[in-house]
Amino acid sequence: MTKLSVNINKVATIRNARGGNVPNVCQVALDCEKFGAEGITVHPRPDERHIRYADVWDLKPLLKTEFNIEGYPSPDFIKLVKSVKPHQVTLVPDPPEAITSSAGWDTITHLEFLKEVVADFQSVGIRVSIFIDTDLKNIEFAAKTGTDRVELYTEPYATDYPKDREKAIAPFVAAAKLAKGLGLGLNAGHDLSLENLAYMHKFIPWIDEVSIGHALIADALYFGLEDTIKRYKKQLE
Ligand SMILES: CC(=O)[C@@H](O)[C@H](O)COP(=O)(O)O
Ligand SMILES: NCC(=O)COP(=O)(O)O
Repeated sequence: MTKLSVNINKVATIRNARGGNVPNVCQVALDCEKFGAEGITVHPRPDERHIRYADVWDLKPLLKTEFNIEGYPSPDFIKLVKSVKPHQVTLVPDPPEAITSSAGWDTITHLEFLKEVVADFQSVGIRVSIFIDTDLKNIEFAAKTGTDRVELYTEPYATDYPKDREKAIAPFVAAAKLAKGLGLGLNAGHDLSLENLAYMHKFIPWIDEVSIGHALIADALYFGLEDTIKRYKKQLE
């Protein structure tokens, strides 16, 4: 079964536009869970332009499903995550000024660093996932870090899907098979949507978890949050 983790960054973006507490990020997270989400994902960035470190603290005692925190493992991020102790941390190689995540790790160059960080989080019982693209060597080296899972960076799939979906999915199936063969759990995310999610799930049904934010929150403007979450879950049946 593939779990749906809703990324609520964009909810915080709307809230921050006015400086108050509308919409209430914690309430939205709880409603996502009530409507069927099996996890909540946040990506606190160094400039706190959407999710703030304080939100992460506020969310932790409230959530009943799986909490996934994504980010670059800077000293501040590591301290936050190790104190909050979510179920999962997803390591993303974004520089501080990144507008959004746009690449997976070069696990060959950063092998020693990743090994240390992975072990550090695991030592306090936090499952680790490494954000990665479909390069097979990078996946082999991800396994050498000791990580529990990898998260496939799905933006290239989403971009190519409307042009040629068979071609778009092929490198992801190869990467997913390799990850499985190496004993790694598998997550996927970035630009997944109602348009492209079912097709990915059909070819890679062993994905453990998808994290979806941008398209899902945009869809909620039209369908409402409850109906939208149900529609996404239907794609994963
Ligand atoms: C790692 C990843 O793919 C997500 O964190 C995504 O980048 C969302 O982050 P933003 O909401 O800041 O674009
Ligand atoms: N890990 C990917 C994620 O959390 C959400 O990405 P997106 O759906 O906002 O592109």
